[in-house]
Amino acid sequence: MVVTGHVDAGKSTLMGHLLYKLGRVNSKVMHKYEQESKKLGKQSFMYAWILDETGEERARGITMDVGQSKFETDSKIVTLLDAPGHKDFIPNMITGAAQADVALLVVDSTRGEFETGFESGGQTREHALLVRSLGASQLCVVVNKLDTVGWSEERFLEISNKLGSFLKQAGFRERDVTFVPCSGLTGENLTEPCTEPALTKWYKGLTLLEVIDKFKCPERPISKPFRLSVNDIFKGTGSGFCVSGRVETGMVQSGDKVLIQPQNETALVKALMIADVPTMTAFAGDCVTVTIANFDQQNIAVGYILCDPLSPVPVTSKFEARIVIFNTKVPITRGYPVLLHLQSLSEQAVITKLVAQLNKSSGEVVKRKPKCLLRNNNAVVVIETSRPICLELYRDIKELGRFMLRVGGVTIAAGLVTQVNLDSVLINNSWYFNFSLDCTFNFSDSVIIQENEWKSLKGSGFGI
Ligand SMILES: Nc1nc2c(ncn2[C@@H]2O[C@H](COP(=O)(O)OP(=O)(O)OP(=O)(O)O)[C@@H](O)[C@H]2O)c(=O)[nH]1
Repeated sequence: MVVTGHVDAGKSTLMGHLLYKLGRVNSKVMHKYEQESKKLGKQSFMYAWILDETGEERARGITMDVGQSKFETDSKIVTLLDAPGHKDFIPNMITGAAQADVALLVVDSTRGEFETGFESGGQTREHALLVRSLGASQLCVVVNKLDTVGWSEERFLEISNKLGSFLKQAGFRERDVTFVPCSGLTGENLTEPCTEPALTKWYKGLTLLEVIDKFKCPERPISKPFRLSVNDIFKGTGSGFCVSGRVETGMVQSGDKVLIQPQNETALVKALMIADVPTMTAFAGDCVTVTIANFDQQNIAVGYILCDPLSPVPVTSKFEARIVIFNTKVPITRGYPVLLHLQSLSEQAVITKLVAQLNKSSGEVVKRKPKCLLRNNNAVVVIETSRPICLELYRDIKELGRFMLRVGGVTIAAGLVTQVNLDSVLINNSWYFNFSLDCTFNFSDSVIIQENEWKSLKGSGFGI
């Protein structure tokens, strides 16, 4: 579960307080945070310190990297990712959100503050769009800091209505969105039913913990081929080299051989850890640290994919996609440069072809080869990246088939990969080509592909 929202919406305080109430922080540590934050004149941040662990985060009073923690509800073990709200740290927020199944969107109900976050370039909209585009379909909106408006029902409804219609447009189904009134600071309605008379007067609904408990667990694509997107790489204790990330599909075992794509490098899995506990296997949905060996360390980076060597992830630098444009100041034309985010990868890319504009609801083609695309348009486009990247058709593996396009720090569109074999693509150890022939050959003919030529002439022709 990722916790998102505009800067200072109270995300860290809310989750820190929830963890404290659930007994995940012992009272000695809490007392220490209280004393130390008081000394710095930042006592209001004492709960936030549970998740904001670095000195700089505490001194500045903001989250910079994704804080991670764990807690249990009646029916679930929840891995919590506290994402930064400040717009400078959106790439970190994306890494957090890419790993999440569900999300909390925290909004500050203080008069003027909700409006700043929601309108005029605030991060509330941006975060909701990112979370949805990255795959989380269930959302809990925490209408936070309700203590600052005297627990007003009117304010709660005003915020719920404004956000509700926006979230519908952003692609959330009404039944998958829940609004909960809370105060992270006072702890009202976090884990126990509210006691504040001004709130109990009109609210008899679920606590935040109950809403979290009611989230439906998504189906895990365990039977699909193994894919893990690398979110972090680091030297482990001893001689181990570790990568961490989420198993998107399939499973991995200690002792497995894996392929690092797009570098085509093999490596051996020496050990696996989930939440600091050693394990022999990790399945789709697990956030795991993998110790790998027998490979060239230059061939791994954040954004790469570890996959099953017998069923490798497609690698390409050109693909076709269906995109939804949220907002763009200038019309999108051919040659439009963007930053592509796919899981933890970000890569320079260019929209090289506008194939068709689509009807928003039916998906039918409205116009072929449009000259430009505008805000709210749906379209099919061809995108080329500056280097080869790993991706999948959305219909095969959703997790690696959806992406976002950003320009100048703003998300302008989200997309689904519809075709990858524009020139060639490797799927399940077979190459698929798309090219014209100047000779004929038949099904089941044997052909020889001259590999050297292939490498040097990629995309422009090669010898058969
Ligand atoms: N009155 C009131 N203040 C709150 C509440 N929750 C948080 N605050 C205050 O709001 C400020 C920001 O809180 P944080 O928890 O750091 O906010 P954040 O959303 O995690 O901030 P970033 O991670 O930097 O985006 C602090 O001064 C908190 O004490 C609340 O429920 N009521």
